[in-house]
Amino acid sequence: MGRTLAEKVWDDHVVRRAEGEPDLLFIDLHLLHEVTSPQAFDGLRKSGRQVRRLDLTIATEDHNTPTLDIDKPIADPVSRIQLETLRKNAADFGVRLHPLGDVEQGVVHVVGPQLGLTQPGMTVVCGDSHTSTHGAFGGLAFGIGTSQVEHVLATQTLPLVRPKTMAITVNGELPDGVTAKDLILAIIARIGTGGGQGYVLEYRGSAIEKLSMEARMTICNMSIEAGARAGMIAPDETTFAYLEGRPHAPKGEDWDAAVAYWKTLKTDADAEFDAEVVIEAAELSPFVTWGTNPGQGAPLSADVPDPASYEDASERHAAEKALEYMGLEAGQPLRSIKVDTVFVGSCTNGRIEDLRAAAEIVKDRKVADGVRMLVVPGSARVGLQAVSEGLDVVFKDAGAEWRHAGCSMCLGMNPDQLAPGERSASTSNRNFEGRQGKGGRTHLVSPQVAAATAVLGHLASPADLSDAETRTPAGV
Ligand SMILES: CC(C)[C@H](C(=O)O)[C@@H](O)C(=O)O
Ligand code: SF4
Repeated sequence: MGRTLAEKVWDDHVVRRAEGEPDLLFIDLHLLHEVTSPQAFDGLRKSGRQVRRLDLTIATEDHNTPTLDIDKPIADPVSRIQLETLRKNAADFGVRLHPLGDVEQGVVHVVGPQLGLTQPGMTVVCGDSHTSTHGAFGGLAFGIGTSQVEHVLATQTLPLVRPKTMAITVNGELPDGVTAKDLILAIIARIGTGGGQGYVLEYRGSAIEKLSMEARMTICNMSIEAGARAGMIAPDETTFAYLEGRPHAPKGEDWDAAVAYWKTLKTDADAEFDAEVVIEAAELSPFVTWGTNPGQGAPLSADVPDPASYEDASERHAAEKALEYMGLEAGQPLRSIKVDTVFVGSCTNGRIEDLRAAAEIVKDRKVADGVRMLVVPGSARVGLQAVSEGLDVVFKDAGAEWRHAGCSMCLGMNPDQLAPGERSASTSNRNFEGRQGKGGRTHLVSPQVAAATAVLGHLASPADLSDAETRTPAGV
């Protein structure tokens, strides 16, 4: 019988297999950041071990980094210690580190792909749940815990239980104005935040094949929000074109050999998945969340749901609690929800294509009175690229704040936070209670919806913006 893409990549990495035990897998790329690595390095120290494969290990700073005044000492003592610890660990063990201020610094899941480190067919791990992002290149990419980080540092291998496979087949073509973010939010609303539990998701079908690498990363990034172990997409010409010429991509004959191997990385026609979900792309529209988990979402054109409409008691209760925390009324149109903050950034939507999409919408327009819009490139390189295209000026002219790269307002581990009761439209991936700051309320949206929301001051899509009312002709 044929094998799925996940099974092929898995089989190619098994170092040891024994009846009744997890498989031991070789790890091709290990990414590190300041939050989940300190105890792992401490463990190495205690057992007198070194990092086994420095050439496959790379660290960056992202969660605790400020996005303003990055040349000044870090004010928050916890953040300062986290960053100093990573710097010391990297120096002591010889790990390549891209610290704050370095041109390759940024959110770990933006940095790996942009350097060409993330490649098809690889096993990629990081002490971070959104490692699933890297599966967009057709590899197996898992978030791991700190004790597993130590194991990989010491051995470059990891014992893992083989996950089940689920196909998410998206037929047709996404309608105009509907993005990868809308698609993944709709998928999570459909299968639920536990729907992917125990599975590797393989996104496939004509709608997926048409997506750019940035869009594929947005989708794989949020696999974890459906509870999945990982998400992946078979590599194709789009993948190869993205990778070619990147600093760590193979060169010359090695490139040709790599592409020949990568072309074998697709699910065989006669392979069987353990489960399959089919989505018709044409039925989708811009999607936003109203609740406090990424599965509590609905089309922007809908109303806030009535908890009483849920048959399942736990879903009903979760919806009641969510509406209370979010300060929303059942039946209220989602478009009527006013925000005070708009955040464009994160490893979900902080890549250049996302910034271009948001800039295109705010260009010659103004951020609504009383709304703060933060635009945070996912990496320093993305920031430089955006500046070279003049996007920073577009954002600043519109009244938005243009910041330095990092996780920023995706989560409250740095100065970019919501105040209690503040409400955001955010291109990030989690809307949990307090995620963006204690008492903060988060609506997950695409960059396009974020930008339109910034202009109108309430949840909105670009289709809601009339040029005559909101756009000032250039130069005026
Ligand atoms: C801090 C880190 C461990 C965490 C994760 O694992 O995802 C963070 O990146 C997040 O997005 O919540
Ligand atoms: S940008 Fe957000 S989701 Fe991504 S790694 Fe940072 S905190 Fe986690």
